[in-house]
Amino acid sequence: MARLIKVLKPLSPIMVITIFFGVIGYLASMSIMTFGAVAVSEKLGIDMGFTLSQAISIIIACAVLRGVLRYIEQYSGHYIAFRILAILRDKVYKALRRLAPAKLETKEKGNLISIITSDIELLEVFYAHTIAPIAIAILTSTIIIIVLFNINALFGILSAVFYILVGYVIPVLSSKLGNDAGLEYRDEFGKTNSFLLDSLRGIKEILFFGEGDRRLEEINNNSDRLNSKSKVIKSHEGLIRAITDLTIMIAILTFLFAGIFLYRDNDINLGEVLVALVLLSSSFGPVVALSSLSNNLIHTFACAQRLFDILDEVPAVNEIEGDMDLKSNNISIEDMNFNYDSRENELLKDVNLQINKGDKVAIIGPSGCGKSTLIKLIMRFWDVTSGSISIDNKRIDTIPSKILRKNQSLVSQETFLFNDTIENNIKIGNKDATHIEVVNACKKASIHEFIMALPKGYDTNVGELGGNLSSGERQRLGIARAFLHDAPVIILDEPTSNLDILNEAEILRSINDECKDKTVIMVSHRKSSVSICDKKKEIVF
Ligand SMILES: Nc1ncnc2c1ncn2[C@@H]1O[C@H](COP(=O)(O)OP(=O)(O)OP(=O)(O)O)[C@@H](O)[C@H]1O
Repeated sequence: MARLIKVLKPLSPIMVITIFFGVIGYLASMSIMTFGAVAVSEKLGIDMGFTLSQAISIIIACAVLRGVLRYIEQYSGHYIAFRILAILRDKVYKALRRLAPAKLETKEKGNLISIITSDIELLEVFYAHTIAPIAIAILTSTIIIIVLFNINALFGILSAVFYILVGYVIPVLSSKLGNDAGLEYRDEFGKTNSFLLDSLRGIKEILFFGEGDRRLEEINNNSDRLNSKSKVIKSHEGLIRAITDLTIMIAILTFLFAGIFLYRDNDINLGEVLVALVLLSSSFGPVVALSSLSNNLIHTFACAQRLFDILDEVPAVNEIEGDMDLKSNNISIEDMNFNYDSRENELLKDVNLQINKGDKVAIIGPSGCGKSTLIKLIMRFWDVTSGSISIDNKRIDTIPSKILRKNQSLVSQETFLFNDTIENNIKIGNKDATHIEVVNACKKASIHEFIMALPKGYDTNVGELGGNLSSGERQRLGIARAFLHDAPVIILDEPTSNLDILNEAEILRSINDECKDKTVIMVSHRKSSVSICDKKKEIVF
């Protein structure tokens, strides 16, 4: 909670406005009922210090004011809430950028999506419906306690006890009892999202291997689990609401009996009993807002916890800012060792490799020996455990990240295409490229003719093609992207493994023709692919 409040600091002046208008709004609302009691007492001939018409005028003024004040309170409260959601979203996206790519590789994407969308959205409850209501409840209740104390000390003390019960004891107990259920619900929600996303991605495999029924059953099981968690939360909410209402009823009855005793002993007059009773009954609004708030808070804190987990996660590598001039692109790997935290045995041991400008190096070895890992280390997705990787005699963990990315192009096993035009997808390699440069890159990657045969050419949206691009076409678009990036080092991670011999030959020819003076590092199982390389590095266990 303290951490959530910290985010609020820049907007605290607006929060003061919300609280101020909230307090006088509630006081106006209570005054309507209380001056009603004053008017009735006047009518009964009890002198309450106001004439009947004065009391009625105050009631009308308070009724109008109540609307205006409530509007200002809600407007400013929600302004704060949505500004803060924007700030938090910005923080999460920055955290994701910091964590990418290494730490995001292993995260469930569905879970990430539910944190970015629904979890953050739920924090609105905290900023618009928690902080201000707590302050408003404390201030309003204190004012009412003082007013009641002035009528009679017993009324003041009794009201303080009941406000604390309804506004503090019940919400705190409620949130203690229901905390786990909220967290479990959010976790289950994230898992269900991930499972659905997984099923959609693997729909072909599911159909092909007749997995549909099992998947459906699992989705139903997930929904049942989600429903049962939700049931626990809802019945908890119901119970808390019932306990709150019961406590208010007991408070009113206690006041009634206290009023009767005080009246009998001639300590106060009937009008004062009536006013105190009406004032108390109409004053629980702000504290009740706190008790119902605790139910939502269970969800809210669970969401905040998941959000802070992402913000606090330490990236695998630290981003390096600044500029640097790399004169040569010679890559030296010296006595390098590396392992992932989750693995026991060292993955890459004593690796030594010198790659000079213009070299074409094939990295080969059995599956799982760490070939892709080695190129991820060269791109500094991870930092080495010991030893070093240097470019131009500078350790890569000292080279600014922007310069390193500029220096290297990657073509992976499967090119990811965004739901955008073909031109924009290729321009990811260089967003400032002209159309002519895009066309030239596509010509070099032997994909220009294919694009021109599409009805909208380079303006065709990849989404419009559905899944109609073949693996070879996708890979060639990926290679065009890499050519446009025009980095001196091209890294290819099994670029042809999904392709037939003709497509493979086409792509190898493009790489061979266009990368004459570039450094090429290629991971491949295929002898035909690595044949374009003049140097081989075999990785063994
Ligand atoms: N992020 C990660 N965290 C933990 N272990 C990982 C991670 N990425 C890969 N591994 C493990 O490291 C080992 C090497 O993986 P890598 O992808 O580098 O192998 P590879 O030689 O490229 O394999 P292949 O030829 O099958 O693509 C594997 O056992 C893999 O499961």
